[in-house]
Amino acid sequence: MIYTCTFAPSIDYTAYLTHFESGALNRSEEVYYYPGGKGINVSRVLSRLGMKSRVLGFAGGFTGHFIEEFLDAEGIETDFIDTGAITRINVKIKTDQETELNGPGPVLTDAQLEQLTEKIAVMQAGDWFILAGSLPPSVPTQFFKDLAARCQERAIHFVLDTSGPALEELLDSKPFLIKPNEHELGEIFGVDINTEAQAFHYANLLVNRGVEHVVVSMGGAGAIYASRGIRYTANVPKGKVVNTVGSGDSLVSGFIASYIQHNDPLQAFRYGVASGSATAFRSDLCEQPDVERLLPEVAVTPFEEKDVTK
Ligand SMILES: Nc1ncnc2c1ncn2[C@@H]1O[C@H](COP(=O)(O)OP(=O)(O)OP(=O)(O)O)[C@@H](O)[C@H]1O
Ligand SMILES: O=P(O)(O)OC[C@@]1(O)O[C@H](CO)[C@@H](O)[C@@H]1O
Repeated sequence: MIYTCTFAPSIDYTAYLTHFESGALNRSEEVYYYPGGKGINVSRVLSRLGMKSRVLGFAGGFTGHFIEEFLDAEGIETDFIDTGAITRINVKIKTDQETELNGPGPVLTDAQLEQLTEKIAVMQAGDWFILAGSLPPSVPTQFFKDLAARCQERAIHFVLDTSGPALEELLDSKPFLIKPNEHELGEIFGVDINTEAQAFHYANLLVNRGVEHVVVSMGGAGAIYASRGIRYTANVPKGKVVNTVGSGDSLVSGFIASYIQHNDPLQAFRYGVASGSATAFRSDLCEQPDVERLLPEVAVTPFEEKDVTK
């Protein structure tokens, strides 16, 4: 079974307008309400790619109900822990630029955290646990380390797509896959990453530390894949970018869906990139036919040492 876990879900209130002026009254032309939060996006895309998953996490209030009902209508199983508080609404403003205002995640009690631990206790060897999105600062890092350690002990594939201090601390739990963008990768090491060569350098440090598969997404500039002794780059397809929210999550879903079917990390990398772009080119998350259509445009190429000046 695939479990995604979102500590801080959201409703993504996505507003399209031609021009946005800070400090003025703006009127949007089109608005959408999507359930959001990275793990939830991963589950929604997995479902569109024909893979069943169960959504774990913390939600509450009328916004929590909206998220649960939306996912239910899409046939996605949810098992949220009730926070008793209104789940955040994240505002995404789309003009020729993308501006985001994300709310704070929930404040969780020890009893609520314990409920999550119990859900993880029933997972089996070979299951997938995808921890994605921001992790509330009020939750001690040791809690996440314990979750990761349980996955490691029980041969559960642990996929990590988060940022901030917890990401750095969880790397030693030898995740199966991590997918930072170049800024998140740079944050781990306190550096700026601007080139593929730099991205490979730091991705390799993570591989040497025990991460099995590292994918670094670099938006429209492509993506890189590193594993033990293996370094590949991928281009991204060309197209009109409509909404990149969830494109990184779609990459994760595409990778996992393909990996489960073919057990081939390079094929999974390519499918993941096509999935990310298929989401970037539409308002909501990608559908499988979009991914299949873009797939021939994605080429994965070995990265050669001579390319270090790239
Ligand atoms: N301009 C673009 N053109 C084509 N594909 C894109 C573009 N921007 C993003 N993508 C696709 O989405 C993937 C993930 O993008 P990005 O590096 O922005 O991830 P991210 O920062 O984790 O995204 P998010 O947090 O918004 O989900 C890219 O690897 C690519 O496949
Ligand atoms: O505040 P976080 O947890 O870092 O990110 C949350 C979020 O921006 O990420 C998703 C896109 O990846 C959105 O659905 C959601 O609003």
